Amino acid sequence: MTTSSLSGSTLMITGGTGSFGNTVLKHFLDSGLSEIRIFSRDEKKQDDMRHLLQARHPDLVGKVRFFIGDVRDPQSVRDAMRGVDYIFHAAALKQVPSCEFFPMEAVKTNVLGTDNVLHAAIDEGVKRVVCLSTDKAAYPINAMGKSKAMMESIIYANARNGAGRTTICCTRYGNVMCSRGSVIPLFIDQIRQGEPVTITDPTMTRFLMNLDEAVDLVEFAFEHGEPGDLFIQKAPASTIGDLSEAVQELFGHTGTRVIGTRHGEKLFETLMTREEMLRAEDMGAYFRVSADTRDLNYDRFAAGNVRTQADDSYTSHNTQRLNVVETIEKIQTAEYVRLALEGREDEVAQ
Ligand SMILES: O=c1ccn([C@@H]2O[C@H](COP(=O)(O)OP(=O)(O)O[C@H]3O[C@H](CO)[C@H](O)[C@H](O)[C@H]3O)[C@@H](O)[C@H]2O)c(=O)[nH]1
Repeated sequence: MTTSSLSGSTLMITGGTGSFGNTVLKHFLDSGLSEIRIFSRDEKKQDDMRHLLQARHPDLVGKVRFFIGDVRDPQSVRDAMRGVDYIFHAAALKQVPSCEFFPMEAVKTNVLGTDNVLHAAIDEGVKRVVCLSTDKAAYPINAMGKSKAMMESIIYANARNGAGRTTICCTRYGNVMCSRGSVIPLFIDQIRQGEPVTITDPTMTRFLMNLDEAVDLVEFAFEHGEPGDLFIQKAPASTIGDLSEAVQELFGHTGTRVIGTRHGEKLFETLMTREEMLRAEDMGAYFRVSADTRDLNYDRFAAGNVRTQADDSYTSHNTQRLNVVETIEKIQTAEYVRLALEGREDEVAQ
């Protein structure tokens, strides 16, 4: 995102107090944006974020405005959106096990909440919206992934409706290392307490990205997105066995304990389906899957495109596989890990 294109504009981040919102702030606080709106439910997290900003950036604190609201509540979304130019829609329920126990909560936030945000964005004349999805939405098997898959359908439908007024596009990414509640901080805590790290399945693989890469992907989508585009970052993966070894190499060896797969977990994740691979454009570090722009009158499209899928999807099993040494390097790109090595992880704004 060029500073000039942002100059004088207002950016709103839904779910803005999370790890993603904090990283966006780091990237854009001293950009040309005139205002950054943090929209979220939890007044305590907003208060913490406000205090941190006051302490670290007293000169820029006036640029950030906080709005309490919930994407489930259309009025609160609309009220916060007046005068907004751009939106990063990050608000979501994203824990696999908890969504499995409370699937309707995932529907309310991820599905209905996204529809509320996009309808309001179109009505309010917001110029661009970039939505955040997850690899778990591709061939979903758990409630979180299914709700995000529905969210993606809602994004594409609204993108069609909003085209010409509001450009709506989507990003999909894999596990963000050290995001709230994720496995690396858990492993570090277990090691600190002298306990073995708990491993679900050592052969399970996950894509690994850091928070800065997640924000870079959203920026790329912001710059290049056409209505209904899906952007995916190419990412390496490691096995959970190698990841646990890498964390122990850095923080100490306390052994491992296999606990078995949790509710709704997959052996590997898919970032791009076979069907999407067929439509994907390779853009270097990213793939773009363009929207299917046909309408429902299929008889008008007699060109006869019968091939529906590529030979394989893009998964955490067939992407670049990191070994233990490479995984050590990769996880040290996460600020949380670097600070934790000095015992200062409490300083990470999460
Ligand atoms: O005690 C544990 C906990 C997890 N894992 C494994 O570690 C990997 C990562 O687990 P996380 O809980 O960090 O991440 P998930 O893949 O379950 O995904 C969850 O955390 C992600 C963090 O990026 C996203 O938020 C995502 O939406 C959310 O469901 C998985 O293979 C999991 O099986 C273990 O081996 N031991």
